Amino acid sequence: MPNITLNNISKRYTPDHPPAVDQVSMEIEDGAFMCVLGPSGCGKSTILRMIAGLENLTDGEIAVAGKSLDHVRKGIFVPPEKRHIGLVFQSYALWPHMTVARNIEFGLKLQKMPAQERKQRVADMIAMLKIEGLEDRYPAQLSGGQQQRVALARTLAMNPGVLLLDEPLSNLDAALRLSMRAELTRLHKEFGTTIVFVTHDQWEAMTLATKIAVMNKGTLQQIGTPDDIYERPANRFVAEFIGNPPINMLPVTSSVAQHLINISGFSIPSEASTDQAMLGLRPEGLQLSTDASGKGFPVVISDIMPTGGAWIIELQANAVTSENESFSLVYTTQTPPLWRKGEHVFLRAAPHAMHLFSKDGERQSLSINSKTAAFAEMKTPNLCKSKTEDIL
Ligand SMILES: Nc1ncnc2c1ncn2[C@@H]1O[C@H](COP(=O)(O)OP(=O)(O)OP(=O)(O)O)[C@@H](O)[C@H]1O
Repeated sequence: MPNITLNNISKRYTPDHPPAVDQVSMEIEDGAFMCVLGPSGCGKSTILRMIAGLENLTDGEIAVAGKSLDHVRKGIFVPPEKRHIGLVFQSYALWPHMTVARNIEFGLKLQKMPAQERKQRVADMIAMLKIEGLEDRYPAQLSGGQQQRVALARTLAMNPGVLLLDEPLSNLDAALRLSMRAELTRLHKEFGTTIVFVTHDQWEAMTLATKIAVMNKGTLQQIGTPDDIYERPANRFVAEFIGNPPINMLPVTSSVAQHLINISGFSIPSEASTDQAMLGLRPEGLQLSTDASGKGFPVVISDIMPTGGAWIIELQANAVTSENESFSLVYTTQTPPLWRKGEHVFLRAAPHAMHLFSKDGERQSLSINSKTAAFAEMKTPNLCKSKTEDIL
């Protein structure tokens, strides 16, 4: 299946409301596992429905291999049944009066596939999705996870070149979600199907996707690999939406931010305005030490929260700064902490964990400060050193 191109697509449901999708462009490459990620109401499902042909575009074009399926200005619209695209919704929409086997077979019958071939295809799907023994049950006699598998089997039986999944795991418990995630990855690898997956769950997106498209209020914020999105967020929204616990944000003019930038070998570029600029610090990229000679910023441990194999540690900067500043930061570690609540420690940040954002939320580069860079090189672990360039 060739690439799918979204060319400036927009959708406005009602004239007196802002568009649900506003001039979104992206290229979904053949064999990609694309996750469309964003908060509730940002336009994710609308994008999926437009690709499937279930929703008309207000403007723009959707093309496959350069051939328009939808082109508002040229008046082109290919109906859903002619797009060869499989769609699985959050609600599985199985036919309640048909058994599992009949549900899977239904679309093949419509395609007029010969009976023998149909039987074989149904058996293959049942084996692949591990639902053997359930063939003669009705949907009401299945668990949520089993219904989910049947819905996937029914869609995959049609051998779609593109599979659109709208929060298909949202009704499953944690264990089932995990096994379905593994199954989706396996299906993607085995079939090479192009998958477009809508979710508001960042962890799901980070673990499944080859590419993530982050949306907010109908607009595309960033598109890239999970690493791109996490390590080089294009703007403040993306930086704050991705990451758990969320990234710390400090005014760049605060003494903590200034100190961390400086000792990490960076400086604010001379052309950048510091007015309302913010420094983002990933919690897992902070470093704590009791060694005052390490030139870290003094903070107090205000809370330690174990989360099973990892610890969330809250740090308070105000107790130790003479200025009238009050900042709390979150630090995470997978090593059992050596400190106690109330203890004074020194804070540093790995260069790759620092992200600068302008007043309007756009990513900005930090400059390397030649005077302090040597110090940072010396003190920064190898992992961080290799990332130093990424921040620029
Ligand atoms: N049929 C409709 N008529 C009018 N407005 C709609 C319609 N469908 C969706 N919307 C609005 O369009 C916006 C985007 O909706 P959409 O369902 O695409 O968001 P979403 O990101 O998938 O949300 P969620 O994660 O909650 O499912 C929302 O503000 C929603 O209220």
